[in-house]
Amino acid sequence: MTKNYQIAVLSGDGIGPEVINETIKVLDAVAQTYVFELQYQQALIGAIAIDQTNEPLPLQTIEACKQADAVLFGAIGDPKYDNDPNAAVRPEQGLLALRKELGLFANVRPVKAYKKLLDKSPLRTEIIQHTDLIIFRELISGIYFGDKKISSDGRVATDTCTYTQEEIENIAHLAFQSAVKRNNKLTLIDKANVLETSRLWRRVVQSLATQYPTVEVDYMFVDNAAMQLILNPKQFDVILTENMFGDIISDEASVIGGSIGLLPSASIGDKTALFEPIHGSYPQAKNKGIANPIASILSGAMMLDHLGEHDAADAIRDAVLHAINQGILTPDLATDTTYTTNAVGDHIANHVRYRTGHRYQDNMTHSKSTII
Ligand SMILES: NC(=O)C1=CN([C@@H]2O[C@H](COP(=O)(O)OP(=O)(O)OC[C@H]3O[C@@H](n4cnc5c(N)ncnc54)[C@H](O)[C@@H]3O)[C@@H](O)[C@H]2O)C=CC1
Ligand SMILES: CC(C)CC(=O)C(=O)O
Ligand SMILES: [Mg+2]
Repeated sequence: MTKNYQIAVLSGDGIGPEVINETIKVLDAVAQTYVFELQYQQALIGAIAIDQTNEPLPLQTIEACKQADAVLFGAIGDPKYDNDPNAAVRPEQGLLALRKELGLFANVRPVKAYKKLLDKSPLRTEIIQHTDLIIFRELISGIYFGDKKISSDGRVATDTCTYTQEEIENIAHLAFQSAVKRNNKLTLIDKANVLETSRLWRRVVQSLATQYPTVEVDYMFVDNAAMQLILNPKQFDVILTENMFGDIISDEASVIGGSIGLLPSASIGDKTALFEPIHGSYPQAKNKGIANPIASILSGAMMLDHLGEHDAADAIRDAVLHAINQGILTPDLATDTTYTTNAVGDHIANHVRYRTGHRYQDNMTHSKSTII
């Protein structure tokens, strides 16, 4: 019997719908080729959800996610909220609440330098080439989720950072397991010289390390790590860190690959998982056809891995590599000719079909693709 997966699709705001369209195009191509079915249920989140329902995360969206085998997420955020610090309801609240509601405690962000794109990074080739690291970012605790306060006169604001031993253990185990499968090296990034929460992270990680004797563990303060990441990224294999540090250093790490538009992620919980590019809604690019869809498409590949469709996931990664090697790239990475979001998605979907000889007619010339 053909396997059938239910996917909740939360396209969100800005470039979210555009990159998700390309991802679905590519997922449909691999599903056809590797003979499984994907059924999508669209649901609202973010600014568009506020516009339509007054809530950034409607109940129906939570239900759709809970009933699905996996969640595909685009991006949320809109300048009308970014530029209004007094807005009581914000699109980002929808994403944070969804992560919490689904218990997505670990956000996994792989970072690599593609050979063909080495000259797209402002960092020197000899620094970045062969970089291949993975960031495990805690996703449902820390300062993003702690108590927030503003004094009645509006002059004093407080955000609280709290971590429990259990929260740290949950993600640390995943990071250690990943290190064992990779190169047995794990770096905990924290600010243990200042923060009590960071000292708890160190104690917990030191204690868990005895269960993973092959893994070499080192500890780095986040300010130094921010520098080391671009001075010598090859020293890292698995990075484990808390929520806000992980958010910041992963955007920084995207500079190694040449564009944040390349970096996918998986947000893992005990019951479900959500797959999203690490970038935001890039509102300046909305509907211009310039957003790079690869981060979202590679998030789709991570979703297929999660569903056990490893060959299909590999086929997507192969096709992405082909697009990169052929220079079928959006303006953030293109050299001479730039391609639209849609054209990059077409190329990747067509390559999947071409590789398996499945009803592919276009012989990879992209004559029908829009070139901008
Ligand atoms: N997971 C999410 O949905 C996230 C949402 N946001 C929200 O997104 C909105 C914009 O935030 P920003 O700080 O500007 O971050 P952003 O990630 O949306 O954009 C920052 C810069 O990254 C580049 N970029 C991002 N995505 C790209 C893509 N697919 N292709 C090519 N270049 C790309 C662009 O140069 C852009 O100016 C805000 O409302 C913010 O709250 C920000 C980060 C994550
Ligand atoms: C927009 C925030 C809720 C989060 C963020 O920047 C991220 O998860 O990368
Ligand atoms: Mg971020």
